Amino acid sequence: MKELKYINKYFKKYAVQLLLGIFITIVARVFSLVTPSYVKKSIEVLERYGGDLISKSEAKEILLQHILIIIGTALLAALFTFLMRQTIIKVSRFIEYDLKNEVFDHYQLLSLNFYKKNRTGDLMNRISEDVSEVRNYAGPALMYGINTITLFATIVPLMFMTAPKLAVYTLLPLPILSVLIYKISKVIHKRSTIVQQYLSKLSTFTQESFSGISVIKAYSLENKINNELTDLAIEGKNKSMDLAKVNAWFFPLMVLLIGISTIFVIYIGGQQYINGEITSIGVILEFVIYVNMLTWPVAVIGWLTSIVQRAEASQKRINEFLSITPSIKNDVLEDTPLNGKIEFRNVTFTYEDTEITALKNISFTIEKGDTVAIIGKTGSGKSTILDLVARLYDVSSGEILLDDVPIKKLNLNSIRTEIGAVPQDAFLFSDTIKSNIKFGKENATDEEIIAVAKKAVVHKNIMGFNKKYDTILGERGITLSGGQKQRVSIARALLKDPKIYLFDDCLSAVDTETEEKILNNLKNASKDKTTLIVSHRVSSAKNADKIIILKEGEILQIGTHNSLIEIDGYYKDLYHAQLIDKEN
Ligand SMILES: Nc1ncnc2c1ncn2[C@@H]1O[C@H](COP(=O)(O)OP(=O)(O)OP(=O)(O)O)[C@@H](O)[C@H]1O
Repeated sequence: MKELKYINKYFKKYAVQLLLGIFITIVARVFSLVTPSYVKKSIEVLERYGGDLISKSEAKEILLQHILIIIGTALLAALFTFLMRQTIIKVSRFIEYDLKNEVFDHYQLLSLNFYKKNRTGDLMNRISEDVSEVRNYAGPALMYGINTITLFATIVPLMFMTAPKLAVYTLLPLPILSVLIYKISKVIHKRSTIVQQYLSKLSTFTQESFSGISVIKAYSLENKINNELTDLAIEGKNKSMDLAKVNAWFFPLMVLLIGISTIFVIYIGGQQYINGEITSIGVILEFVIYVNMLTWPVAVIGWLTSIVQRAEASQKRINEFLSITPSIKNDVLEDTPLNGKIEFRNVTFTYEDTEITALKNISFTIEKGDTVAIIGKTGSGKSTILDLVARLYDVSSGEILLDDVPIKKLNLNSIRTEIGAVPQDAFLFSDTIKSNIKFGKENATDEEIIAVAKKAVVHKNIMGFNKKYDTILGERGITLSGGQKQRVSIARALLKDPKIYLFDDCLSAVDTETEEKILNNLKNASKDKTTLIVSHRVSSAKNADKIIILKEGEILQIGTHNSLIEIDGYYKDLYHAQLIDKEN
């Protein structure tokens, strides 16, 4: 229970509703206790009638009264049971909601390194499976727990007061039932976890097959994929059968134990009646009802134990995750507006997971409003520079300054709001084109959206779709071409109108003519903005104020287009190679 202490803060938050729920639970159980005693009383009425102690009409009248009381209290018990669920289960849903939000907020804070180290499936599980296991503890376990305690606290003394010896015999099989249910619950849980794992394997496999359907078809892999899926499904089916087998034991076992207890009551109670130890047959009936009322709560004890154990394990995983501190911390609370000057001082950066040193002792300065192109072979560290400017990672050594202030002394939010980044793999959400562009500025007008789409030379494409800017993208909608995606992503950054633009090879999928148009538009849009353009093409770099050539994480050359084409080296070779390509 050590780990579950974490959610006590939520219990405190919803203390009023919880206390009300507990009170209602007790009331509901007290009402349900009326039935057995009135059943006993009804039998006693019949006994008295049989013994000529009361008349037929009197017996009928009292019987009717008893029946009405039983019906009335049963209805009240039902109403309060309904209210009990309405309060306690509702609270558990609120706690689930709060905990999910807390976990999700924490996800948002964590840096990219965290996402590299953890698999998406695990991240999803923590926020869905683990949180719902904890909810089972905060809701059903709590509710049935209180229910069981209340029932025991009231029924057991009543039984001992009415017939102590019979009470002992009636209660005897119940602990056995509880232990058995506990053991079965554990096996059920173990097997259902395995079934869950197979189900998630199966859904990951099918999802990948759907996503990669074009590759599957192009390489005629349908049969292979079908066979793999069949194997997985057969394995999953076998595990499900294992689960079904133990599940099948649950209810028969309960029925068996209720039966045994009932037989005990009738046999022992009957003997006691014959010996005159109990005065009425009604007591036997009363006890049979008690047995039925106690069986489920007793079974629940075993079940509750396993719920609490599972919740504890889940909360442990959640706590471990919540205790991870974001490696990129925002230590500055006040806003720190930016102008756009960027300086790298002897920056070295090594990726934690791969231990690849992507940048080695790099220094350069970009004045506010300048455009700098970064060119180099793949893997030379170009994107890493952009990621460091946006402080997606912290440098391993050296320093980055924005407006002459060390990046760590600036408000992280201010940095990110002043940066318009267009990543290499433009990511668009399954939403309308308009919403995707609006990410850059939530309150943008349609005119503003159209203006930036025009600048990104994608307006005409969008107008070609049936629903124009309201066209849905992604799985539910149309798939944009690589170049269209890049341009929508550029429009999104332009709409943000930031101080610094980071364009990561974002024109690679457009033809050179469109590239030229976009570059011209960008030149106007980013006149007083600091712009970093990562590219493999000289055409994207030639107009920059400065060109940085990277090789294996080091600066190989730095200069303007005109100066660099004069010097033998990477840039001049690239320029000539691309010139020949163009002429051809
Ligand atoms: N997120 C990451 N985790 C670990 N290693 C990485 C990561 N991103 C890049 N690297 C490694 O760091 C090096 C530099 O990568 P980077 O993406 O900066 O190169 P690049 O010049 O932008 O390449 P490209 O032109 O192919 O985009 C590469 O060796 C790459 O494998």
